[in-house]
Amino acid sequence: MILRCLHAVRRFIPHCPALCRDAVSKRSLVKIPELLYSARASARGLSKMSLWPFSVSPWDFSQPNASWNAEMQEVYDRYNALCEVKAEETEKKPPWRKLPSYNRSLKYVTGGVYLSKIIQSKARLFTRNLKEHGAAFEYVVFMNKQEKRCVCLFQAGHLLEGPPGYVHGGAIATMIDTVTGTLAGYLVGPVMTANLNINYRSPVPLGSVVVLHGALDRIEGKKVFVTCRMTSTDESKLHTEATALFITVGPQWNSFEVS
Ligand SMILES: CCCCCCCC(=O)SCCNC(=O)CCNC(=O)[C@H](O)C(C)(C)COP(=O)(O)OP(=O)(O)OC[C@H]1O[C@@H](n2cnc3c(N)ncnc32)[C@H](O)[C@@H]1OP(=O)(O)O
Repeated sequence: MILRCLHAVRRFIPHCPALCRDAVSKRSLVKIPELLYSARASARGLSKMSLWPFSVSPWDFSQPNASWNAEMQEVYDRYNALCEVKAEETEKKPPWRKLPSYNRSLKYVTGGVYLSKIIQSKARLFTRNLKEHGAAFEYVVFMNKQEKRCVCLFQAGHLLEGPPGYVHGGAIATMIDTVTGTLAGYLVGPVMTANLNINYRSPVPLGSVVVLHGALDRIEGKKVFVTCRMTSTDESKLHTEATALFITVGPQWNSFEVS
């Protein structure tokens, strides 16, 4: 009976086939409660978030949602306007581009196409795996390829608390790694972080909105050097300064050109 249930789950929830296959083939009763829990959790999560993966497009976490405060929405609107091309300038490409952001579907991110389909379908980005909007990392990245820089608007949720009332330093490091890594990856293809150097200048209040400014410093062979500043939205307050080194990975690294 339980095995029949698992077969049904396997047919209807694409998250589960690998797990169910294991349990069915190995007749592993130890795994069954875990599997049922995971299937229930998947179903709950799906109903709360979207119809993805049943819908054609995956869920884009960089879209505004109800948890965004007025400041986040205001700065977002400002940068989003820079991404739009006016009717009389259709020949020109706008310098700014808003990047989509998914918790899966690596094939949609820069460099993802080089990874195998199995890796693409299983990989999950931890900053995008909380179902409650606004609880942790709310962010959106705008890229300016011409100027080799990007900005990220970041609203820190209550789960990122470190010192009482302020954001945890590790959560700040996560965002710096994400922003600098996104820029490096966008410019040259797949990269890994080799070094991250952070100076914390002033604490970030929980729930506040900050802007991360990432910029390419230089490229030396496989090495991509990126700088990052985290400031208040009006840039009057400096929260963090950082430098990051990324190493281009994969056989295609030397065929990339930064235009
Ligand atoms: C969408 C969101 C994007 C988020 C992006 C997040 C990216 C990440 O967090 S990645 C996860 C964290 N990083 C890791 O786990 C990386 C672990 N380290 C590694 O895998 C390897 O050490 C790796 C790939 C960085 C470098 O390995 P490898 O390709 O063999 O490099 P290697 O040939 O030794 O060195 C290349 C050059 O880099 C330099 N280098 C390597 N590591 C470092 C380092 N830590 N500091 C300074 N220089 C370094 C070397 O000295 C060498 O320089 P040169 O060419 O001048 O001699």
